[in-house]
Amino acid sequence: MAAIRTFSLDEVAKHNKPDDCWVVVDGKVYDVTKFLDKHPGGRKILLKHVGTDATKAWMNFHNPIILETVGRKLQIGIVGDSSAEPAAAAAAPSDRPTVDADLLEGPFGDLIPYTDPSWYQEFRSPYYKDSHRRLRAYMRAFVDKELMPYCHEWDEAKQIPREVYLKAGRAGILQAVCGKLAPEYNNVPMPGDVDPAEWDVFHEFIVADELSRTGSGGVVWGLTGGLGIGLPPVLAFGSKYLKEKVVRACFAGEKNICLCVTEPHAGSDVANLKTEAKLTPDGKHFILNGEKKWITNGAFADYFTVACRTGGEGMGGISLLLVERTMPGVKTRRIDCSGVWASGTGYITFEDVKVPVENVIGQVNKGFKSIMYNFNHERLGIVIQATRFSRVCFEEAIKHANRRRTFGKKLIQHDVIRHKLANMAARIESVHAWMESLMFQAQHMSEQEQMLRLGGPIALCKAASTQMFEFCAREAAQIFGGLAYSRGGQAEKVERLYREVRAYAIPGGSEEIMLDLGIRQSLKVAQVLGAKL
Ligand code: HEM
Repeated sequence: MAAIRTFSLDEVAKHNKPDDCWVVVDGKVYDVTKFLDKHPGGRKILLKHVGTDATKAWMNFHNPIILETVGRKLQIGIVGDSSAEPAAAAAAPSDRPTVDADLLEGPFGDLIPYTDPSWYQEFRSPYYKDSHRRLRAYMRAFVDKELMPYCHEWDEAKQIPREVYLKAGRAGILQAVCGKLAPEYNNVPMPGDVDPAEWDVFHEFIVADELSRTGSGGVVWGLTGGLGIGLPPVLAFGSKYLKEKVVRACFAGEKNICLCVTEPHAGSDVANLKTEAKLTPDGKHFILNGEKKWITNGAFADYFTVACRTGGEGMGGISLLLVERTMPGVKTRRIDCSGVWASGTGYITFEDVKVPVENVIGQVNKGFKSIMYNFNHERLGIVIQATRFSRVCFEEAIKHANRRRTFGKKLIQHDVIRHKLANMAARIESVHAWMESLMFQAQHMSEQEQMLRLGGPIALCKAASTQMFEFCAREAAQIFGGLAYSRGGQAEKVERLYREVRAYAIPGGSEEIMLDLGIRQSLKVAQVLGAKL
């Protein structure tokens, strides 16, 4: 890589004409000569600032991410002493970020209150140790470099480039989102080089939480959505043959898997699903017929973990089959949704698909239990994402409120705006603390105890988190005003998240079902444990 050139502000000042113009933003020098006519804000406003350090004016109109995307192509150097030695060439890029020792101690992040979990700002916490701090720094470096600058582009394109899956695979991230580890199938060390023996619920939390800083459900689900729910049944109940077939390739980002439960006529009512698989007379295949709808990653997945009816009515007649895209009779199409565009939400039809009996995941007619097995993990994942997305709304809004001036003062100086921020922060911190407590329970309870005792509270927490997300997206959009009504630009994340709220409040158990289950299940368990009603 070429050495970075340094220029003094005096040198920059000489480049101030339309046919030769440079500008400084945030210590970097940009040659905007060829960009003048392409500047979305207009040619004249940019010309007024050429030859100067325009950082202050720039901050009023742009989302900082622009410097990473558009700006990267225009940058010619940095501001400094041009008589000094050229700065050293940057090290060769790697998919596995290195973590500096100084990031393992002390505060971490931007230090703006409530924009990160409180342990980032040195609030005491019983949950985190050195390996969590290392992972946090590792994930942040990966997300800031490889994902954050491109979310808008990928969302608009409605897909994430394959190379990004491979990068996430090489960084070890894809093997870290399935609830349980399967180190025998890992291609690379865990992210942050955390020892698999040390890996706990809070490590997985950090991976999901930091990924969610992208403020893009489309990117988070595009990369990990299908994997985090489609692969766990294979890992927990699949034969060695099935695991060998799919796990390594999914961890590497070479292949994608998705979970196919929901149908056009059956969402949360899983026990009544209609897709059916009939055994052939020779007992070697199932013939699969049916339709699945709103399947995350379904539009592009290679493997489909399909819930289907192999027996009688109700939950006792359901099995899970691993279906492959290459099998004749599998068709997918993308569904146009209001949000999570990059995640490939799909409509899938199975027409007389011949599936070998070796592809049954677990036991025939015992599939319902396998589906339920991962529900707590899936719902906690939604809580983690909805909570971080709420923080992103808060973060974007508080930063904007400190920049934008109206009626002669900054937005943050209006108490109506501070009230909005206060209500957002109070909800975020409450749900976050509850979520951490539930994760701690998950860590210390046996699987059986988790199934029994955590189903109710996790369901309630899911509903609380998506209601909070809806509130925060709305309030942040109001603080941004018109900027949150157009796509891209300064309110890019807020506008996108506002459209993604329903993608969190409905799947994985709708808000209504969660609230009902939260009380019913907790009461049932409490009665068994001796509650005096
Ligand atoms: C490296 C130099 C610059 C680059 C790469 C750049 C890039 C951009 C981009 C990509 C947008 C569209 C953002 C959006 O969709 O909201 C934009 C808008 C704009 N830019 Fe720049 N810009 C630069 C310098 C400047 C400077 C020095 C000014 C002077 C104040 C300026 C003023 C504006 C304005 C007023 C808008 C319209 C904002 C809006 O739609 O609300 N830009 N710029």
